Amino acid sequence: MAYLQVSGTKIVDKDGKEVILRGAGLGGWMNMENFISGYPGCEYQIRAALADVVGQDKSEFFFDKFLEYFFTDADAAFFSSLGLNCIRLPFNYRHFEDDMNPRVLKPEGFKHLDRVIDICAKHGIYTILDLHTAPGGQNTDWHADAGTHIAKFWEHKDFQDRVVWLWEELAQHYRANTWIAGYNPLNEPTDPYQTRLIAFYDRVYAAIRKHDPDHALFLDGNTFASDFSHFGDAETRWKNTAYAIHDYSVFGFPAAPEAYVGSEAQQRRLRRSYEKKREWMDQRGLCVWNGEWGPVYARKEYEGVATDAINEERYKVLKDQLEIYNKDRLSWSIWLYKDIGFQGMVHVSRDTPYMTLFKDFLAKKHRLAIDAWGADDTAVREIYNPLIDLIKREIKPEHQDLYPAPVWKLSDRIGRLSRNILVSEFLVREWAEHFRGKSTEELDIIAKSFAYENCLHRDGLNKVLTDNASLVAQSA
Ligand SMILES: O[C@@H]1[C@@H](O)[C@H](O[C@@H]2CO[C@@H](O[C@@H]3CO[C@@H](O)[C@H](O)[C@H]3O)[C@H](O)[C@H]2O)OC[C@H]1O
Repeated sequence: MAYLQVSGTKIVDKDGKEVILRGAGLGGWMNMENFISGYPGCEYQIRAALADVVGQDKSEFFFDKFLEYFFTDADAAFFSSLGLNCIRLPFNYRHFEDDMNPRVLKPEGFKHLDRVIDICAKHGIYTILDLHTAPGGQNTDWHADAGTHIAKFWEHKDFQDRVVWLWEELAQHYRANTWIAGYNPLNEPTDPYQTRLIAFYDRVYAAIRKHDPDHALFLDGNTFASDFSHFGDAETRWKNTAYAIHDYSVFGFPAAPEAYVGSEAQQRRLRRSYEKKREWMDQRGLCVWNGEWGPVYARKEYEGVATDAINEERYKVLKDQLEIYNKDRLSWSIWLYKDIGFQGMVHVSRDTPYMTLFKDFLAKKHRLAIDAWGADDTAVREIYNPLIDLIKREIKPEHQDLYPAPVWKLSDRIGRLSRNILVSEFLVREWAEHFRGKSTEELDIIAKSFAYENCLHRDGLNKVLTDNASLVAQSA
């Protein structure tokens, strides 16, 4: 088999035949996330807390089992049965390098990544390797696993050197693997000055190409993969490269300005927001990949009788987005394959040991809206509103919109910082205490909750994806 290549606006195989990559991201796995994997705060915090409570060995055992069960042959078989052909694999740099031992490769980091790439290949599924976290944090959000909203990655050359080093190691390891569709060197950068991102991409491009001239690169735009306005003529230096947008629509979230009915005006808004993100590529005839998109869903335990109606509305957003993408023959990767019930194509059943153990805790997390992304903050809004009002009153309007505005509005910033970082931090230990006294066997059983056989399918979502896959196959 030969490598996939980027050719103009398309991804093609060795015969130059177009390959449209359609699939999902394996978020919450080698980069665990609060709302996906079901804990508060950041991965590095819960790993440290669990080691404090059950000891280093048992903690490592639990996380290793979690990684093993989270994706197995059964997941790949199900995924390919839907007609999908690509999985984006987000991973945390900490699997490969220790902050206290920088630039020393941890070979054990490859254990699960290699395993899943091979399982996917066996089922005819391409993979895209996505570095979802970088030392210091490449963006302002929780999924960069930095524990802060200041993206220090852009301010410390040494953090950037380490990522360049890591990609050299990864490129050497994976250079011969043709089932890897390509490398996505940095998820959702937020560089407030814009220019440091381009300089970094120049460096990482050269470093990867030194060892691997063949794999395609998928480069995210700035500001959560939404903004290429400062890329200038950089594409002239980067061969075999596609450009990644993340096309989340506000209509897919509880914060939607109105119910989505698919009106002409709403469809225009969907299209406009998508087209704006890909403008730079379209002006230059470059290949676009939508590396993340997709609504979140209501849950019976929280949204009660309104659940089904809300979700039907979200499936409509999904369908309308796909219709836009299909006209452009766009390659995409929906967020998310598996989680505990908010967004995933499959989700851990509520009667599994993990969900039972954390039932009350998860309800409390939801009440406090500490997973700020996509959260309904109605129950706690009155707590934070006075702070928002204070800033609006005391700070000059021209100083209120701090980067990453306009993606983050003032109220988003306060919500995210106060709930996602501050309040969450207080809950980390409480999460870990649930494991106190558990034996190795019990930890294994809890981790196994994430195995495919213990998951339910989100049928509405999967049906839209399958219908779309056959529709596109017919039009190919
Ligand atoms: O790990 C993922 C992460 O990559 C992803 O990041 C968020 C993407 O969306 C950003 O906000 C959206 C910007 O566009 C508006 O139209 C949407 O309404 C916003 O949601 C957000 O700031 C990023 O953190 O999100 C999910 C994570 O699991």
